[in-house]
Formats: sequence, structure tokens, C-alpha cells
Amino acid sequence: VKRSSTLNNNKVLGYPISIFFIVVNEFCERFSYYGMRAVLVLYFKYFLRWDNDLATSIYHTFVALCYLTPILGAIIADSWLGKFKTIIYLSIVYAIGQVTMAVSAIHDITDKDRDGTPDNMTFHVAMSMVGLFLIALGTGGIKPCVSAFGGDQFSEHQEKQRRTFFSVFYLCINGGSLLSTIITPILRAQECGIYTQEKCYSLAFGVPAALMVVALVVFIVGSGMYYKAEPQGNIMLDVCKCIGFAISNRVRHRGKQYPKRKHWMDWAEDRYDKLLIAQIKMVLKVLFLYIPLPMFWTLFDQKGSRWTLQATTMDGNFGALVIQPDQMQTVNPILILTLVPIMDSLIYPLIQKCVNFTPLRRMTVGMLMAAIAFVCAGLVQIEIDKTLPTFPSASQSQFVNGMGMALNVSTPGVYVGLIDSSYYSNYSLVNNGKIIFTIWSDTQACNYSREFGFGSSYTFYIPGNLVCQNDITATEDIKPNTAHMALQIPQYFFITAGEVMFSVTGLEFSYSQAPNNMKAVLQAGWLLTVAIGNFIVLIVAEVAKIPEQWAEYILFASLLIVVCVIFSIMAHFYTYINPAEIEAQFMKKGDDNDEDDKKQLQKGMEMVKRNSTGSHSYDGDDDDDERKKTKM
Ligand SMILES: CC(C)C[C@H](N)C(=O)N1CCC[C@H]1C(=O)O
Repeated sequence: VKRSSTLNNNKVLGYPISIFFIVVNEFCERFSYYGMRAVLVLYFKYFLRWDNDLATSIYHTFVALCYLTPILGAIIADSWLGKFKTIIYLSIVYAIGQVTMAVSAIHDITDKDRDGTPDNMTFHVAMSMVGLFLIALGTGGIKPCVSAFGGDQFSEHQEKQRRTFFSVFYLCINGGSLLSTIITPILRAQECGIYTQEKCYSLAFGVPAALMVVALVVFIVGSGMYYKAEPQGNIMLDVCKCIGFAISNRVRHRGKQYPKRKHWMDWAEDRYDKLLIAQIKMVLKVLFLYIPLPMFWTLFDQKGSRWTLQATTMDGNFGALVIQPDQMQTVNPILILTLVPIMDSLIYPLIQKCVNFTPLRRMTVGMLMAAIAFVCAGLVQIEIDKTLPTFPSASQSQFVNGMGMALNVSTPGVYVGLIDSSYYSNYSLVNNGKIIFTIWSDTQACNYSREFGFGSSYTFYIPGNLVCQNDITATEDIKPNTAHMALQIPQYFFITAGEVMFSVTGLEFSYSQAPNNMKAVLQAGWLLTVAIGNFIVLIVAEVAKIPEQWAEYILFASLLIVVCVIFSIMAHFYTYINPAEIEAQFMKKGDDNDEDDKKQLQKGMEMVKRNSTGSHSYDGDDDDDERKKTKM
């Protein structure tokens, strides 16, 4: 039983007011994180002048680090500072990191010769690496704490409200990320500078930095309203020692003369209190269940890579709207914003009328949905392959100069180059839509315009007697993409519906099944599945050499289905628990036990008492009581 009585007075519609500050904080933080991430690769490539490979590797390493550091944040929170202080301190580190990034992107700082390019690249690289490290520490460190801290604001009997909170929390993640991925690229495209005007990366990083400061301020403003659980001493050290002792004790008592114990962790009973052992068992059970989960994220993360590449071979013309391949990714947060409320208010209650749609069942269906998404991606790929020639590469054009003199050809943003007489240019990449080329020689200049479809490729022949527009002959080397990007919508729909069922549920499940003193640790365990999924994508990208892309999609779908079957079997044997109830039972048992046991349990009881800060209000729906001990 937790939460102070003062909290119960600060409610709106049965929800603690404190969660308002937490969800606003999450919105601003995710704006900051995803906004910075949206322009990061371009910053590496165009500002730091790294090649594609280095830019991609550092980008993925950074993303993976952001999902590894939650372990650190969780340990600090659960063992030392508590969630509130950890969030405050690591948010400061995070904001400093964002500001460092913004400063590292000011080209004028080292542009001594005022030519628009930084003269001391080492300075900018060093600053941005320090900035990224601090950001990874901050964003990852606070992530498990913020979600667990939000969950802490509800009493044990407000499970329904707590579930809604996790849905709103997820909406805020995606609202923030959607807005920032639209806004920061626009900011980046602006020009700024003191001596010369260059692409404004400092603004694109500066606005996320400002949002992180806002996130911190909002969180501090709510300070008086939070329930703040005290950390339980160095719990992670106790956990490790207890597990270590259980293993060594088990090994020391191998013979038949030693009676078996129900669980291998019970071998720690000789030295550690039963409550701690029970809590470790709860955590291990959930962590064991997580083993197959990274596979979901492996598929999910390919939205940003494989699916975006797929979109480059498609037609993004939606009439009034022309969608670029990488912009298709925003379909995910847009769909999250629509699907979460629909699922919560309509789909789940409807399904619940027919079957007991438990969290683990939802997660299983979520994984199946992701597999279906990849089958859709495979089918779309087959459709694309029917229309796709192989040479030359997409969206390019070349010019053949038939004139007796050298010619220059350019279009805004692209300089095709100087073409010698009776010679040809290289293929140049241009945008889709109407493009106007300027062709000029020493004696004449003219404009030539042409409509380019997505993925098309042309050779233009400039005759000897050039007058312009009508004289140039165009040969279509590759037809424009005919498979429309709208074909990707079903795969985005299924992966996002899967995400809602899998990720939102998983977040809440991780909270509800964790003992009070290890809530943040289990949230971090959940986030670790995202990190491992990211790593698998990196490995797969290097190792998988499947020549047909559609076959790779189907392979991934099949792998996820296999993993899904394994998960559903594991989930079948999982018994839902109410950690607070189990912890309370140890208090009760203590009264009935013999003296020795009583002494052992004393410590555990103290722990539970420390968790129980004040009275508890039974005001929420307790519709989950019958599920407390249900199977999958
Ligand atoms: C990739 C989207 C912008 C965000 C995504 N839908 C999402 O909410 N998440 C992906 C990893 C976990 C979660 C997050 O916390 O960002």
C-alpha cells in the first residue's frame, strides 16, 4: 500500500493532477529527442563532412546507447537517488548535452577565414560527441524513471486509470516526436550565421535544447504534487549478491542427501530474507519472458531503413501533397495518435466481451500484426519488382553535348557540370517535379524545363544547333516509379496497430508486475529489448545477403511468427501477480512463523513498511481483481 494521503485530494476525474506534469514533461522530452535525431545524420554528413558509412554507424550507435543507458538510470533511481531526483539530475545532463550540440553546430565559432566552412573540425566533432554522450546518458537515464514515476502516482486499486495513463503517456511520446520531426528539418533548412549564411543546424538543435529545458521546468513545477517513493538502499547490489549466493549455495549442495528446493532462488534462503527472494523471483520471471521480445523491435526499426529505401522506388505524388520517402515514417506517430484512443475505447472493450484479452495476449497479437506488416511489405516489394528496371540508379539524368563547344548545365541546387564538346556528363540526381535546367556556353544561354517522375532516369541530347527547349531530345532510360507510396499504408497500419498492442501494453505490464523497489529496473529491462532489437537490425544489415528484398521481408515475418509462438507458450505458463499483495503477505506470514523465520522476515517487513507511505484510497475501479492470478 503506497502513496500519501495528501495526494488523494489532488485529483481530477479520478486521476492525480501530478500526472499532468509527467505527461507534459514526456511530450517535451520526446520532442527534444526525436527532433535532434531527425537532423543528426544530415549534420554528420553535411556539417562534419563524414561519409555515409561513418554517419550511419555513429547514428545507430548513438540510438542503441540511448536504449542501453536506461539500466544505469534505473539503478541510480531504485538504489540511490530515487526516481524524482534522478529525473531532475539527468534532465540537467540531458539539457547540457542538447545545448552542447547546438553550440557545436555554430560554424562561425571556428570559421576564421569566413568562407562558411568551419576551420577547426576537431573542435566541432569533439563538441558534438560530448553532446551526444550527455544526451544518451540523459534521455536513456530518465526514460525508465519517468514512466515508472508516472505509474507510482496511482494507488494499487487504480489499475484502470494507470492503464489509461500509460496510453496517454504513449500518445505524448508520439505527439512530441511527430511535431519535432516535422519542425526540426524545416529549421535546419533555414540559413543563419554571423559572417556567412549557412544551413541552420544550430537552430535545429537549439529548439530541442529549449524544449528539454521546458521539460525540466514543467517537471519541477509539479514537485509538490508527486508521490515520491524512497529508494530502498543499494537494492541492485543486494539483488546481485543474493543471486550469486543462491547459485553458489546450489552448487555446494549437489548431492542426493540434500533435499530439493522448489526454485533455484530458494537456495538463497539460508542467508537472505524471503521478501527479497520473492521480489527477485518476480523480476526474473518477467525478464525471462522478455527474451523473445527484441525480435519485435528488429522488425519495427526497419521502418527507418528498409521501408524507407522501399519508398524511394515508389511514387510519392499524392496530388496536392508530394511525400518524400523518409517522410513516410511520420505515418507511424500519426497512426499512433489515432489508434491508441480507438483501441482503448472501442477495440479492447469489444474483444474483452468475447475473450479475456490479457496483456500477454495483446502483446502476442501485437507481434502477429508486425509479422503481417512484413508480409504486406513483401507483397508491395513484389509489386515494385515487376515495374523496376535495374540500370541506371533511380532519379537521375545525364546530358550528351552534341555542340561544337563546351557547355555548362545546372539547375538550382545541382550543378551538372561542364560538358566538353561531343562528350557526355555523369548522371546527376534531381528532385521529382518540374525542373528547369540552365544551359550556357561562352556565347549563349537558355533554359530547358522538364517534368521528372519519382525514380525516373533520362539522357538528354543537346544538338549542334541549340536554340533550346524544343531542340533537346530526351530519352527515357528508366520509367518513373509506378508503384504508389500509398501501397505502404497497410504495412504501416499493421506495424503501428502491432506497436500499440505490444509496446503500450508492455510498458504497463512491466510496471504492474514489478516489485515496488524495482519498478524502474523492470522499465529499463523493457527498454533493453528495444536496444537489442536495434543491434539485431545492425547485424542483419551486415550479415543478411538475401538477393530478393521481398524474400527478406517474408523471412523476417516468419522469424517473428516463430518467436511469437515461443512467446505465447512462455506466456501461457506465466501467472499474473500483484506484487504489492505478495509483499504484504510476507508481512502477514511473519506473524505466524517461528522465531527464526520471523527474524528473517523482519527485514522484509521493514522494506514493505518503508514502501507504505500513509493511507490508501480505494477510489478507482478494481476490475482486475479476478485477473490477479490468471494465466496468459
Ligand atoms: C518511432 C516513433 C517516432 C516513435 C515510436 N512510435 C515510439 O513511440 N517508440 C519507439 C521506441 C519506443 C517508443 C518510444 O518510447 O519512443
